[in-house]
Parts: sequence; structure tokens; C-alpha cells
Amino acid sequence: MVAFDDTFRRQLHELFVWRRDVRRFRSDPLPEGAIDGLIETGCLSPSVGLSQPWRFVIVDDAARRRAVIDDFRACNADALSCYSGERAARYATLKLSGLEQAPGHLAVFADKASDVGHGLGRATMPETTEYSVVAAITAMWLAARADGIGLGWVSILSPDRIHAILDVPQSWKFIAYLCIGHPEAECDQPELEQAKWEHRRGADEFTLRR
Ligand SMILES: Cc1cc2c(cc1C)N(C[C@H](O)[C@H](O)[C@H](O)COP(=O)(O)O)c1[nH]c(=O)[nH]c(=O)c1N2
Repeated sequence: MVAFDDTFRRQLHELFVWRRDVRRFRSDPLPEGAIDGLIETGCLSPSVGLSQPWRFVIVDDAARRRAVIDDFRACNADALSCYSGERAARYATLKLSGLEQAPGHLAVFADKASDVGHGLGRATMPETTEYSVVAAITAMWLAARADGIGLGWVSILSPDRIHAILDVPQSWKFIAYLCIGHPEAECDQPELEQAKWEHRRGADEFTLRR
């Protein structure tokens, strides 16, 4: 039995506050085994029916990385064209990936065809497979920060293209592309808040009582 004391609880709260989506990375390499360690932590996460549907692809190949960066550029240009006026000008200033600088690239998929877990919990809500993978990514995001490592989630990508670039099984659904490295700076405020794109709202705005 492990007990957690007040000091740990305070530090855990600080971890939640100081976890950031990181897009600005130092160029120095990750410690040996850092990504494997994060994956092992992710595998401790809850999953529907204990199905562990997460699938990870560590992307080291330079040509594949370049293809992902090209896809990001194309998708980001398309995204920019959906805005106009002042909002477009602001979007154009945002840094929305650290793909070029991050020493670690990790793609994450959900295996929709796996029968691990024997379908428990998925009959009426098949999307719980994807939810389970997101739960793992959240744990990895926090674990990375605790290790002094930054993690940035990139979704400005086309899933079909990522599938082709990484040559993964058809049943794997693309969930996230993660940039991993040492952050240039630490901050307790989201970068989108610093850039005045959006601000974090309090829990009372999202809570109903019935
Ligand atoms: C599903 C999903 C997808 C994305 C993100 C997050 C999540 C959960 N975020 C990060 C997002 O912008 C960030 O979490 C919020 O701005 C809040 O900042 P902190 O994570 O608290 O630093 C993100 N950030 C970014 O720069 N490019 C991106 O493509 C994405 N995509």
C-alpha cells in the first residue's frame, strides 16, 4: 500500500498547473530511453475493457519526418485560409508545432480492430477505444513534465497522409502526433493564452448541477 502525503499532493497540483503544450524545444537530445519510459507510463493508463488499444510509432527516419513537416505546413496553410481579418493575422503569428526542432517524434494510434478486452464497454460506445488512447497521452504529457521534458500535441495534419507516411495497419486510427524534447522555457500559462488567442476559464463555467 502506497500513501501520498500533503507534500506530494501539492507537488502533483503544481504538475497539473505547470504541464504545458510545448512547441519551442532546445535542440539537445533526449536522455537515453526517455520516449520508451513515457510509453511505459502510458501503458499504465485506464483503457476500456483493459483493451490497451494504444499503438506507438517512434519516428526517427529523416525522410518520414520531413514528409510529416510538409503535411503540417500544407494543413496549417489551409487552416489559416479559414480565418479572415484580425483573427487571420493573429493565427499567422502562432507557433503551432515544434516539429522542426523537437528531437523526438512519436505518432500515436488507436487499434480499432483489436479484440483485446473482448469488447467489454465498447458495444454501445465504440469511441471508447479512442478515449482510452487519449487517456494514455494525458498521462504521458504529465509524466514528461515531471521528467523535465516537454511534449507538444500536433493535430494540424491529415490522418490519411500520416497513415501513408508511417505505413501502419489500416485498422489503426490516427490520434496524435507528439513532439518531444527539452522545452526552451517553463511557464504556468498556456502559450495560446500568452498569445491572446484564447484564455483558460474556470471550472464553474463547465459544471451543471441537476
Ligand atoms: C486534441 C488536442 C490537439 C491539439 C492540442 C491539444 C489537444 C488536447 N494542442 C495543444 C493545445 O493548444 C493546448 O493544450 C492548449 O492551448 C492549452 O495549453 P496547455 O496544454 O495548458 O499548455 C495543439 N497545440 C498546437 O500548437 N498545435 C496543435 O495542432 C494542437 N493540437
